[in-house]
Amino acid sequence: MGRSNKPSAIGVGASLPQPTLSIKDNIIEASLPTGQSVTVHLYGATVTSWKTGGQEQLFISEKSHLDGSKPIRGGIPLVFPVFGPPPQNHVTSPLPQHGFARNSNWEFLGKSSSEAPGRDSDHTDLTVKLDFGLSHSMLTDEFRAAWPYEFGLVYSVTLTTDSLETSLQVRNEGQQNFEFQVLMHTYLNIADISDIRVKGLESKTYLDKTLQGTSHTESSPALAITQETDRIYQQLDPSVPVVVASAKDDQPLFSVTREGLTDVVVWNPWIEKAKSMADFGPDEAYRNMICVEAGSVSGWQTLEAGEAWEGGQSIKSRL
Ligand SMILES: O=P(O)(O)OC[C@H]1O[C@@H](O)[C@H](O)[C@@H](O)[C@@H]1O
Repeated sequence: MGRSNKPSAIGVGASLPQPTLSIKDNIIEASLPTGQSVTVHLYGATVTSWKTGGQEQLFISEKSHLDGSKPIRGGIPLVFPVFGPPPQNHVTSPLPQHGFARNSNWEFLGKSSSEAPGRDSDHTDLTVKLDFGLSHSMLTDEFRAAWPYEFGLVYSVTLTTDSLETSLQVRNEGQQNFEFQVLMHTYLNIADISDIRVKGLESKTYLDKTLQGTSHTESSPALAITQETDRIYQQLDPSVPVVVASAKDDQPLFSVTREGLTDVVVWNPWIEKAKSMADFGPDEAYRNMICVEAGSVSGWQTLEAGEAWEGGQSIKSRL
């Protein structure tokens, strides 16, 4: 991934303009002096916008609820502690699909900025990190009863000149072990679904949720999305990027690397499912999105009392 052609670096020695932060109506927005910005709703700690090169990189449905009445349809909803419909006879069974993190009110813990080496030795790039927290005591009564564990989550959203990074720390603050799944449900904004290919999945095993969860091996080095697609790719090397590339010139549009997250879900609802989702719109917007979702969802992470786990993703965009 190349860095932005825009003036994305700041000369060393000059007094550095600082990132800006605005907090209004439970929405946090941070911008870098070089123009990149990120917006996070405290509801779900959902990233709802990531702009670079003046362009929106994330898809958000026009019909998405933004009033806290339903999980946000687009951006990066955070899935925790269960992915999909909870299994039967499991401790997560009373929870809703994808758990409670995306439909809970998080707190903003603060912003920190740092300087990272720029693209050459004369330059320094600024980054800004926003931290969000959720703990057992902050959940609704209903969620607290449904998942009775003492936990602490810290979700960090880091904006750099050429990437957006999201990472989650999960702490077990109680006396009992607990199990969880986690997924960063990223909706990437694309011009048209027919113009992209998903790369980095060849020879990997996946469960196809559109075919009763059966197991298959990916044969394509560059997957075209031509129908409803809902696949859990498993046992990926997190350091090898999953790339959304242009079908026309093979140039990467997005590149997603992970840490501690070995599964990647590729999802596009296609025509009928898009129409059936009340909060998805316009109907044909399925053409303008591809979800590449970094997670740990095939099995369960077990966290012993007093222990912590961390995982995350870094998304680079062509711009
Ligand atoms: O409608 P929801 O709950 O946001 O889920 C959207 C999709 O999320 C994906 O991660 C799942 O693999 C799909 O099966 C699901 O349909």
